[in-house]
Amino acid sequence: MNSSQDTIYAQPADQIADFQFDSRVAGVFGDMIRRSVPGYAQIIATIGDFAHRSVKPGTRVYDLGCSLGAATLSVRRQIEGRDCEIIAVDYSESMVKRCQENLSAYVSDTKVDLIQGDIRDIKIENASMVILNFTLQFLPPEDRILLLQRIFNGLKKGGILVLSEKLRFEDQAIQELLDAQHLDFKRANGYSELEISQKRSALENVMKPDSMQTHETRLTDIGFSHFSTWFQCFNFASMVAIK
Ligand SMILES: Nc1ncnc2c1ncn2[C@@H]1O[C@H](C[S@+](CC[C@H]([NH3+])C(=O)[O-])CC(=O)[O-])[C@@H](O)[C@H]1O
Ligand SMILES: O=C(O)C(=O)Cc1ccccc1
Repeated sequence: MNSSQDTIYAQPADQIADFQFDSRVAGVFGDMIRRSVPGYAQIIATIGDFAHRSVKPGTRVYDLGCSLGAATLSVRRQIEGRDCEIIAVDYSESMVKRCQENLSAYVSDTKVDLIQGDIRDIKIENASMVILNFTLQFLPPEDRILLLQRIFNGLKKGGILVLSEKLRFEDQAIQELLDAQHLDFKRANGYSELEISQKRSALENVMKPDSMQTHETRLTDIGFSHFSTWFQCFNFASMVAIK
């Protein structure tokens, strides 16, 4: 997936507007997420591997908050010939447009239903896999449990949820240490102090990470009895839950 270099926060701005998945972000998103999220490429590849193992013939896969379609493409490559359907959803018009172009660049016998809409309005049924790859953190915190409950209800027995998120830590010393490591990762990927601090302000009101304790309690409360973190680097983690 080609993508221009992210320079969105490179120039000083008088006022930093709340972060939005608009056309500017969509145009550089591949570069932005690779340079901002440690382990992103491995997580995308492993989502494909999970799909290969867990997606059953004749079922559906949901990619909720699909952005440019990276997870959908990774899954689609791994489930050819299974008569499955992938439902990929994003509410950003610009993301969906670019996602459609990315999906059309490869041939596949697996149908992808790409929907521009709110993931809170999507009916989930006959699912053997649901992917929330860094999307739940953008929902208002009070809406998260309801979405997860609807995902649980729509999953077939043995179906899996892959939930990747930035984490918040209840322990202040750990929060500061892992946050500092993440900032070093961004610096090493070429982001300036200005870019880092302006993006941080833009995200403040928009992205509210939960702690691992909150994730675990919520998954248990909605009925998942099998789940684990399968990946973590600093303050970014990916969990897998099995119904
Ligand atoms: N309520 C909502 N309804 C629909 N879409 C939404 C909603 N809230 C946010 N989004 C969409 O969720 C995506 C989150 S990015 C996911 C990366 C992708 N999963 C990836 O594997 O590359 C994560 C990040 O930027 O850190 C954006 O495209 C939003 O438009
Ligand atoms: O950039 C950050 O600091 C993040 O937390 C990750 C991120 C990546 C892409 C869009 C929004 C947030």
